[in-house]
Amino acid sequence: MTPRALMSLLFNGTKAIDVLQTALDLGLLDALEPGPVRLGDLSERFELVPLRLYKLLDCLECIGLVERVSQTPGELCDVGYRAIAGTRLAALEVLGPTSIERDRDRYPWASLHGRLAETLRGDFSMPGEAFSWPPADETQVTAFERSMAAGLGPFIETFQANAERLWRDRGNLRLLDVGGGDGTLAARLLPGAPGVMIDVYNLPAVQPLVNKVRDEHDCADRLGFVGGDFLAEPLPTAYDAMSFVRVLHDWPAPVALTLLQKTFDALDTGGRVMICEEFRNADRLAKQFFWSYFLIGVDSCSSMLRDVEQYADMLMAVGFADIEVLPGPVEIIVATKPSA
Ligand SMILES: C[S@@+](CC[C@H](N)C(=O)[O-])C[C@H]1O[C@@H](n2cnc3c(N)ncnc32)[C@H](O)[C@@H]1O
Repeated sequence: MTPRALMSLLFNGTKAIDVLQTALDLGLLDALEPGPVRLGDLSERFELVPLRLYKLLDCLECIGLVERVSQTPGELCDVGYRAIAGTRLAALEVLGPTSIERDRDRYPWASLHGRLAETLRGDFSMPGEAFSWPPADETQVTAFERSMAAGLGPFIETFQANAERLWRDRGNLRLLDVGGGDGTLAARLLPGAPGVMIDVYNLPAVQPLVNKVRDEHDCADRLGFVGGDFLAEPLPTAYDAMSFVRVLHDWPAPVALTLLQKTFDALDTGGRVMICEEFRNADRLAKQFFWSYFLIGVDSCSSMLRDVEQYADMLMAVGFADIEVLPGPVEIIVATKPSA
């Protein structure tokens, strides 16, 4: 797509979403994705006016989500269409009830809107009462952690898919989930990880939220909380593994490196570190667009997607070995503290 075409679509983004939402709600995407399907059949099946449906399909085609597969000159109803594979599922994710895009849209991004130039110059920042990093008060803590928990789906899926590899032969494993949010990830993993105990390490203000999650799940005896500030103190010892899920990317490289060094220092030989976040690629950068924009006004949060190699370099620099990348919707990097 040329820059000109892309900008035209961006300018009409709100209308494009309306088109997509309509196609999803009407069930058109269900019919189009297996495709090909004739416009005449589509309009009959969904009781839609052919010429109007034709225009809607043009909109979907120029966004790049639908392609024409056949056309008889002059016969509108014979035009065949097919949706690009994955369109329906993506539309459900972005527009459906669990959309992280809708969730992020609730953040006060409008505070920056139209003020980017002065924000970039350092003359304006996100007002602290609208959003601070880390969250500044009970209201912000609760809203932020709830929003994080809402986007945990792919992370839970990845840990569950690798459960055998992560927890096998590790009866009584003690995991510290560093920056572990409100404990939702831990609570969701514990049923599939018998014998594993997970402590969430987080700022003390988050403890009531972790207590609530623990009460709501059947894991009270295996889910704990350790309050602390990883910037200000060493990480606690006596754990077999430590995980960082969507934590390291919040911090500049020197801080991320220090956190990995603290992890290395706190683990015994054979202890493992797990890093799970959206490692940088074009798709994930696109999904991260909201935060890249919103956090322009928040200097205390780096929001830096890094690739696997960057973390591998950091892990090796602090002394970890046996670096593995476990697959999933998001990957997990696992590394081990070797014997001296
Ligand atoms: C982006 S959230 C990720 C939460 C969770 N791991 C998840 O993926 O849903 C980052 C977490 O780091 C925690 N955090 C931020 N600064 C911290 C600090 N100095 N010490 C401990 N935890 C901190 C936040 O409270 C938050 O829970």
